[in-house]
Amino acid sequence: MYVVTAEQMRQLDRETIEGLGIPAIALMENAGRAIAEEIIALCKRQEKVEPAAWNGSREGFHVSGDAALTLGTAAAERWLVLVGKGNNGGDGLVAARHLSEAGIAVTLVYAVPPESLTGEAALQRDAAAAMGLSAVVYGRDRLDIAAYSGILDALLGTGAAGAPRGTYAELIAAANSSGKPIVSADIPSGLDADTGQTHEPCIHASVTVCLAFLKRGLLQYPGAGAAGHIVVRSIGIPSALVRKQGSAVYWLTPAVLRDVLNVDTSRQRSPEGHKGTYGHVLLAGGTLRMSGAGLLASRAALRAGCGLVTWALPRRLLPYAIGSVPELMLAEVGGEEDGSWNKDTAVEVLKLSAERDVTAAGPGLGRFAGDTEWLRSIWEGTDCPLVLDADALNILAETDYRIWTSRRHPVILTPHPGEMARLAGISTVEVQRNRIQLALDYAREYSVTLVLKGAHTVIATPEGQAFINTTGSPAMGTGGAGDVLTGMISGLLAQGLNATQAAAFGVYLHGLAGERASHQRQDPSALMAGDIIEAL
Ligand SMILES: NC(=O)C1=CN([C@@H]2O[C@H](COP(=O)(O)OP(=O)(O)OC[C@H]3O[C@@H](n4cnc5c(N)ncnc54)[C@H](OP(=O)(O)O)[C@@H]3O)[C@@H](O)[C@H]2O)[C@@H](O)CC1
Ligand SMILES: [K+]
Repeated sequence: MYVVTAEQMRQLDRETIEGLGIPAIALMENAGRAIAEEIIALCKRQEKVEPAAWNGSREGFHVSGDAALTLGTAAAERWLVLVGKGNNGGDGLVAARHLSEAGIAVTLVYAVPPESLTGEAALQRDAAAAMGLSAVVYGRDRLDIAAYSGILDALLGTGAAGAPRGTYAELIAAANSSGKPIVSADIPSGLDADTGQTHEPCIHASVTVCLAFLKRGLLQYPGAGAAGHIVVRSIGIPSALVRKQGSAVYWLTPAVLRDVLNVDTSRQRSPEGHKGTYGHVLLAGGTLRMSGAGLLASRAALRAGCGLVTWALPRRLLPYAIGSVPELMLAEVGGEEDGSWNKDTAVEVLKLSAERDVTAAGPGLGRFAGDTEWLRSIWEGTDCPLVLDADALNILAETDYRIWTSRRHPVILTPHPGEMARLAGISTVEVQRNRIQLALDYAREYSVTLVLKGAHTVIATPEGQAFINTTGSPAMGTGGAGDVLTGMISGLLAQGLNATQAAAFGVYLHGLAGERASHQRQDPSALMAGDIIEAL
């Protein structure tokens, strides 16, 4: 599913209206109807009423109607529709007409004097008035929010700029504190549609009826938390226009994995396959103090389905690792007496990598004298895809690796927000301010596939595509979960998936496994990284 910015949405509106000749008012009609249908669906979910015996289905002559715009319990519903000055308000006015038609008592609350509405919104204002819908102007007329059963927020949409001002801010605060279910038109008012930042105040919706295409701000936190349940409804803007626009940001779903990324999600293996068919991962990581990171990444690579995994580790660590995972191959590469790595180990790693399909480095690696040189020789000397995580990223962050010799095979970086901050030379707060754009910019500038971890991980490619993953659980915020992801992505690469496929599918499966593992625990916070591997 496509994810767009507010500016892209404006262009798509324009191309539909001016290019295809579909009147703006038609789009607004579709939008308002979709919103009304979702409000009625919400009312039906809340009030499960059995149909009267005489009203049930019967044999014989049958006529059906607009079930989505019909509500048996309409008489019990009273909805407030908060109307802003722009087209978002216009959408709300259309929805109000449909709700009223369904028998729901509706009151319009204009945030600004209705005379200030223009264009299509003004037409809708007049239609609502002609239908006799009751209306008040906020700040001028009396309003008792407690008397209503729900609120439609049609104050601000993709045309909003900055924090809600004046009466908009007052209405948002009053709606939030009312405790009533709030349905937002397009985006919660007060949300930055592109970055996902929530202004003060911002609507906290139960349902957001997103119009036409997902907006970036709805997938990025904290906006994703303010939107409630998101329903995307088409309003007559063809998706071919998005493709033409070259928008390449997707919400990562099984359909996107299959149809956009060509991933075989069935994971069928050939009856003639053998361990050699599924590739060989080399993992360089782990020290005496952080052996677990290497173990977790190696085991996860095996569980992701690759044929073989060799764990390259310092000599001092070897006796402790033997037998810990019998399926693993171990290769000691020298190192220091205290069990840490040194720069001379690069020679052994390169030798080993020549016989493997993927090299992964970083989990539990630690820092050591000459580590930049060490990583540079691995970057320049390995002739296979490279996955870098943890301390390998911290090493990269301290150097301009764009001057290193360019590689024939892709590099995947898997930073968490703290590591990303170091890589990009900004603060973690700035990283989280607009994760999608930052990931897109970084991946393009540094020619890497970037996996920016955290709630709703972003996968960005050097070619300018991005995929936003929404599988996963807060329980996965636990030591080692990142090492498991590194192993999974490496294991998928070894099986022949390309960098984007492996990163996206790896992140998606990692989240699913985390969800499954946390459900298996009585208390989700008991989840440990190893449980994610076992849930694969
Ligand atoms: N045909 C179409 O185009 C379609 C549009 N669609 C719908 O329209 C929405 C976009 O509509 P839009 O562009 O009219 O902007 P919108 O979000 O309603 O608000 C802008 C108004 O608010 C004001 N304002 C701005 N910031 C403010 C602030 N911080 N605090 C207070 N006020 C602020 C500003 O007024 P100003 O301050 O400039 O006088 C401006 O007039 C979109 O989300 C979707 O719902 C869809 O149905 C598809 C078809
Ligand atoms: K809104």
